[in-house]
Amino acid sequence: MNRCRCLVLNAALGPLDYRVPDGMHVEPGSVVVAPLGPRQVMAVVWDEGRLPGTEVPAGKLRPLLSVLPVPPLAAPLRRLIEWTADYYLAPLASVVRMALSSSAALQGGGMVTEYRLTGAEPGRLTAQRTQALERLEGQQATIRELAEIAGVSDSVLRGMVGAGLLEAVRVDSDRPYPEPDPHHAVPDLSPAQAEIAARLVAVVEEHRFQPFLLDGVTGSGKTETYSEAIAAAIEAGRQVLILLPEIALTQNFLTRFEARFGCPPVAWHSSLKSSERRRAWRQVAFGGAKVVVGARSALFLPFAALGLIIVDEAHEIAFKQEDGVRYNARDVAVMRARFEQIPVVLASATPALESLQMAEAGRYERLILPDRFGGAQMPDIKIVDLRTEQPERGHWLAPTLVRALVERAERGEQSLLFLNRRGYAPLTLCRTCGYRFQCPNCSAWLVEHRLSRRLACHHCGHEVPTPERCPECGEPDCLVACGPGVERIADEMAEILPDARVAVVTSDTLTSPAKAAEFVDLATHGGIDVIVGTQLVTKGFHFPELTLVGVVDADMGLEGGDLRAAERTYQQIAQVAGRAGRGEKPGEVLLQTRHPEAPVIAALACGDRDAFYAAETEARRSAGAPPFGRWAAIIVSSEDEAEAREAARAIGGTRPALDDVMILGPTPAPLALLRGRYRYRLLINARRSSGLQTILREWLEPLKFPPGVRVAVDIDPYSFV
Ligand SMILES: Nc1ncnc2c1ncn2[C@@H]1O[C@H](COP(=O)(O)OP(=O)(O)OP(=O)(O)O)[C@@H](O)[C@H]1O
Ligand SMILES: [Zn+2]
Repeated sequence: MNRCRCLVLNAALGPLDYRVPDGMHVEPGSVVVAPLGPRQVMAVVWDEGRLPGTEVPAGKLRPLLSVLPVPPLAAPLRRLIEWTADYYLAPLASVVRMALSSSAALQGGGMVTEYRLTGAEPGRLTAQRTQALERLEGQQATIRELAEIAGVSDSVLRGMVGAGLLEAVRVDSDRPYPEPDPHHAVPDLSPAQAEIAARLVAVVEEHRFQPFLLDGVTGSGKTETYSEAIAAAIEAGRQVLILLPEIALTQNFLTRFEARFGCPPVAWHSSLKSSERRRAWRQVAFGGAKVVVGARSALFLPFAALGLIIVDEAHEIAFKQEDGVRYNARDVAVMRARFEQIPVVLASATPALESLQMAEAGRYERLILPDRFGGAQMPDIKIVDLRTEQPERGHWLAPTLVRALVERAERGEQSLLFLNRRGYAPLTLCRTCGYRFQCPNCSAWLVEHRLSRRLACHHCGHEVPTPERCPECGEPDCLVACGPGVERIADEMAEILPDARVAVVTSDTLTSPAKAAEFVDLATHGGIDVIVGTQLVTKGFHFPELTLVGVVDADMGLEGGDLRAAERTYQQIAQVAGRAGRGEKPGEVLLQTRHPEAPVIAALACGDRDAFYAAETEARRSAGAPPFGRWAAIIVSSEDEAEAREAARAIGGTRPALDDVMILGPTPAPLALLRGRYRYRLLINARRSSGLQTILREWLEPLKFPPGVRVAVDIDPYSFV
């Protein structure tokens, strides 16, 4: 090859041709450095004939500068990148960038210098050094990373090196990870588990594409079951990717994995330090990382020999990426498995309707675990009708739920209260003048956080200290909290059971994998009596002493009219209910509701999942909603309201007229202002067969907008705000 076409990592540019200098070896997938004007850019050599471009005469081609010391991106990954860009209407460069997600890794391995505390007796200490000594306990990393962890400057740490408090250690950034041992602690599977495990193992050994829907009730041991397939892949010398929806769940998973396989898997998520990222990326690419557990971005890692993908809690909406390339990791996982010709397992106790439909249509093989492991019974779900039974004034827990909580405390058992709302109260207003605290950047109220004494926007992160006086009328002590958040429920718990140890569990409190591990440890070993949490505590956790789950507001998810509201409410409540009674003692679930007759609440109360899914399927079918029809959203935004409106109108004005496509809008988005940008939306509903992407491309590509306007396309949207 003496010339090649490259994908340059610049979304604004198309593919470019380069000359391959004598003596340089490249092949499709090679990661190279190429000249671009006066600059040097990273690029990936692509397969001939797959990318459009203009033929440049050989004499005019500029030569590539170098090849980076990493294996070329393999063909299945290149096909996945093309598919993702095409399906989600994203620039190829943006998708490639997700695969090349550690710039340090691309520069090669080699020795790096890290630092750690020496344990030497400190002399007189500055406040900053004291802080560093506290926070760096047990840490080893580069100076820059340590500075971030310690919250001090590089120079403070360099001073500490000089004073003998920190020492340098040379480490090989390419050192291999310990290898999981498939025979380390093999569990005795129940007959139902064993049958499914055997089926999965057989397909792993055949090494062919097959999607599975592992549909097992909460506590049925889905993890133990698919772990046999992981063991088989390791034995066959292949790598495994396990996707989890939330970093907070990772720690729990690592511990369980280690118990089964003798060492933890390699973790991949956004809070990795850059040196950890570099090592993980390279080991994945060179085959030294056998099992990777990660968030959705792990899907684009350059595995050397992938043999199996598991998507755990596959129904979770957290698998949908909501900015940049707006992909659904669950669906992309199935495509990766197809290109790699390997099996993929979607595991869930409450599968997405889309997944069930694929099983129905015979595209996915459905494997069912109908019972909990070890004879544990499914919990008893009861309704607390808030129309007939009211909480005390200014309180949120009805007498039945309060009694049940007290009973658990007397028996020394654990309870969980679920409310999907962070902070103390969703709205704060002034009693005197009625002033409401609103975010200056978003159409949203500020949420009071009493633990941190702040009012915060949950959309953009804007925060202000909670004021003493009303900013409008100046009256002191006049602010009232309206409605409950988890912190307020925790306060109510403290009134009911003053001695109980109450833990508030949300993304504000479980801020790191270490904090999550600490929580799991406490909750498992009798250190917490009542957990009050958001959706973060609904899934994955296994606390044997937990026997009561109280859903504070079962109706909350049904407000707002989102097309998946009923399904999501069903999933969330079934999942949180599934935390109860997983050990030897039976579990009870109390749902507080004002709409006991709503189909989803009724289905939950009588445990009739099939009836709920059947009704929901029919509703979707008649609405032409997924999986029977398709949706896409166009979101137009600008910092200038008139500019956003104009752009949306221009898009609306050039809408194609097609029989099988319905286009709604443009209208101001429900979140009309978000992070300082004014937003308009169009919603497209099309038949499955309509070639939606082509329609969108032909519609939008010719349009030109002012530079401040952003037009984002969301294929198969999950969010309608
Ligand atoms: N074959 C087995 N041998 C020993 N313990 C098992 C076995 N199968 C499951 N268990 C245990 O039963 C409990 C429930 O299993 P697990 O957490 O895998 O369920 P799950 O199906 O993933 O549930 P959920 O969907 O609620 O997360 C765990 O403590 C697990 O270790
Ligand atoms: Zn905001």
